Amino acid sequence: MAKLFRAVIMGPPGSGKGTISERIAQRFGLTRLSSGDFIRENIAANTDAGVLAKTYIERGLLVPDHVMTRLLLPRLEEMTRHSWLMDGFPRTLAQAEALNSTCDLDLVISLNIPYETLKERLSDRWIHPASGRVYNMGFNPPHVQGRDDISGEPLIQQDDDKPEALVARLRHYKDVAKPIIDLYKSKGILHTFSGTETDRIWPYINSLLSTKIPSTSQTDTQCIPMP
Ligand SMILES: Nc1ncnc2c1ncn2[C@@H]1O[C@H](COP(=O)(O)OP(=O)(O)OP(=O)(O)O)[C@@H](O)[C@H]1O
Ligand SMILES: Nc1nc2c(ncn2[C@@H]2O[C@H](COP(=O)(O)OP(=O)(O)O)[C@@H](O)[C@H]2O)c(=O)[nH]1
Repeated sequence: MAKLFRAVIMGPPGSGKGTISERIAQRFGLTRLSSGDFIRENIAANTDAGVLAKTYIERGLLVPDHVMTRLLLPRLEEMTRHSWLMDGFPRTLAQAEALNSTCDLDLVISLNIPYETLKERLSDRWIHPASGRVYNMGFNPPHVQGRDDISGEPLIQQDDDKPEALVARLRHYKDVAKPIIDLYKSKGILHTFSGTETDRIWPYINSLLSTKIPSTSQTDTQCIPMP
């Protein structure tokens, strides 16, 4: 019976988590899970957790741990037969511990990208708010300027992608990510990639995953339901 593969991708805002997760999902056939997308789906569906999460996001805050775990862990329990890659969770040590008690992670990718690069990328990042699809006017522009490729709806720039908000976001990321990174380092599953260009980092991630991901893997149970 093939073993399943579970991985997490971490990095500061703009480090390329979304871009790289999309490539990994396509290349290795993993299901891509994104906490941001999952929250947006819950907001759109008006679930209790979605309504609650929205009140935090609107104030530019992280959604509290108990709301996040209530949203995400049941979703992971549905994924017992799939290999997956998670982007955006865990974002606090409490979330990492909750994930730990639900799942055995195989690998954690941490992206280490210089501040100047993050600043440039985010000042050029445009998103389609309803879906979370991300564009960059230089790196991956939309087919039609200012419009989402799939829906044709307008793209927006998020206030917290502006340089003045970025310093605080990065400081916050460093503070909360450090204990999570230390935890994964101590478990021996952390792999850190540094650089200024996704296209130069990608071959290293690709070759690491080629050695780690079983060819196909659909029937095993690694996630156990929370008590
Ligand atoms: N694991 C999490 N814990 C708490 N809040 C979260 C979590 N994941 C997402 N959120 C909330 O949802 C919002 C949107 O998340 P998403 O990951 O799509 O975008 P983001 O914060 O702009 O990330 P990035 O800039 O790194 O791509 C976050 O700003 C935060 O308020
Ligand atoms: N110029 C440039 N932009 C990139 C590169 N990699 C990703 N981007 C863009 O930078 C922005 C941030 O990337 P994203 O994947 O959203 O990062 P995340 O915030 O970590 O999920 C997006 O607009 C991407 O299109 C790169 O190598 N060069």
